[in-house]
This record gives sequence, structure tokens and C-alpha cells, in this order.
Amino acid sequence: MSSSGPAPVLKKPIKISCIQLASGADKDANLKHAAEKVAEAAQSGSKLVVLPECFNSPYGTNYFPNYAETLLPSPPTKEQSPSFHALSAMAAENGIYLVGGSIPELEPETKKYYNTSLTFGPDGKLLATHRKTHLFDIDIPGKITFKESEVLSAGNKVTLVDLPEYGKIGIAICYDVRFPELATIAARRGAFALIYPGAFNLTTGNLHWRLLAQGRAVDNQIYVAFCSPARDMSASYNAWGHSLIVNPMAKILVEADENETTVQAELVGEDIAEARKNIPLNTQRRFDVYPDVSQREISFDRL
Ligand SMILES: NC(=O)CCC(=O)C(=O)O
Repeated sequence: MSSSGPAPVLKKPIKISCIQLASGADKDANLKHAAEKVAEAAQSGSKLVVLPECFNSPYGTNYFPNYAETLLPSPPTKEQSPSFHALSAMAAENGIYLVGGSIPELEPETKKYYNTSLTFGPDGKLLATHRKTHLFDIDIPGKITFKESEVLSAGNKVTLVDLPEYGKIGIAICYDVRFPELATIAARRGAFALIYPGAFNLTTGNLHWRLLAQGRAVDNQIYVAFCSPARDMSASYNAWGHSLIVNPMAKILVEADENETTVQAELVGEDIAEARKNIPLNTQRRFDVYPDVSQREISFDRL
């Protein structure tokens, strides 16, 4: 930190769009539909566009193997990963940063499946890959039992992406949001926003979706965006919808209902700076009281 205060984590305002896409079983149709919606979002001025978790397929353990694409070695061919090439083209044709929701991935050497998010820059180049780090394994008797780990393996990293003109974003997928550590580390490493493609369900959505978005925002004094698929009551998994964008004071700036739509907001660096100046958590931490938080992360806090 310099005497004039910390460097801004968001260098200039950026408009973000979360596309609450209605997807079905036809992957080609899903990719085409996503491309139309991404173009619309870009035309309305968004430079950062987000798609939902499993945007090109139905969501469910029985679907992952059939829809899985091979991403390694990178870049894959069009046959190995049509979604990689479609997302890259959407980013390049519209000159935007695109957090491409997630897709099921098959790692060819290990034969393991992952739930993987690809982020592309305005030149269409791949900037980052995040494999869902915490698998969605829950059992709420009589309500919902889901076990991603029956098919998927977990990723193992915090994903931070630099958008050079703007700053850094942290990316994680859905259930990852329940683990505040990923968010805290991304924020300490200088992210201005945490982006979560996600597909909550009808049992936990109403209770936890907003709460988690606001929790990650208020803890870290950072923007948070959740991007869900639209709800499809004819599908085997019914997504909560309600894509939303929360500001660094944990105010919900915009929230969708369950239908297909796009939510947008302007993210402004001054709002992060003001929240952090008015409630100066970053200079008040007591790492002497909680030494189990690693020294390595303390040093990021001081950047
Ligand atoms: N796709 C997911 O990870 C769903 C997470 C979820 O619904 C939850 O309650 O957590």
C-alpha cells in the first residue's frame, strides 16, 4: 500500500452481462443460441460476458460422459472440442472477455471427467481454465441427492484471470462458492470481481443463493456475479435461475427470475475503494489471532 492508498483493483468501469441461457439436449443448438445471446450482450456494451454452468448440455451425472469434450493438448481441434472453438469465436467476433460457463471435459490420458470453465480474451485466445474444485455431492433426504463425484474428478487450483485494461477476476464454479477460501484468496490477490457460473437447485436456491453471493461480496468487499441456466421443469435437474450481480457493499444490483434473460451491471472501481475505505477490513485483520491462515496469503493482503 502506498501513502496515497492502495492501487485500484479495477482500473476503469466495465459492463458485465450474465446470460441466463435456456439450453436443451442439442449441443449444436445450444452453442448457436449462446452465440446469439453473447452477441446481443456485447452489442449492449458489455465487455465481460458470462455463460452458465453446463451451458451446452443438460446438467446431470448421466449426461457428463456423453457431452464431454477433450481440451488437452491445448488448443484442441474442432472435433475434439466444438465448444472451445465456438466460445473462442464468440469472444473474438464481439471483442469481449468471455467466461464460457462450464462444459464437461474428458482428460484423454487419465480418462477422468471434469466440470470445466474456459475464459477467452477479445482476440479469441484462451486465458484460463478452471476445473470445478469442490464437487457437488449433497444428500438432503426427501429433497435432493446429487453426487458429481460419481463421474467427475475435482480440479485443484484457485483461478485468477488478468483482463489487462481492467484488472483481475476470480473464477470458480457453482458449489465452489460454498468454500469462502477460494474467494478470499482471489480477493487478496487483487481480483475486482468473483464470477461463478452455477446451477443451484430448487431446494437450496431459495435459501442460499443470494446469501452466498452477498456473503462472498461482503467478506471480500468485491463484486460477485452468479450466472445460472434458465429453469426447465421438463429437465431432470431444475436450475434455480436468479442470476445476479452484487456490489462490494453486498447490495444486489440486479437479479433475474427463473426465465431466460440477461442481467447486466456496470462495475466501478470507486465502489470497491469506497467500501474498503469506509469499512477498512484489509488493515484490521488480526492474523496474530488466527495464525492458521497462511503467511503466504497474508502477504497478498498487503499488496
Ligand atoms: N451445480 C452445483 O454445484 C449446484 C450447487 C448447489 O445447488 C448447492 O446447493 O450448493
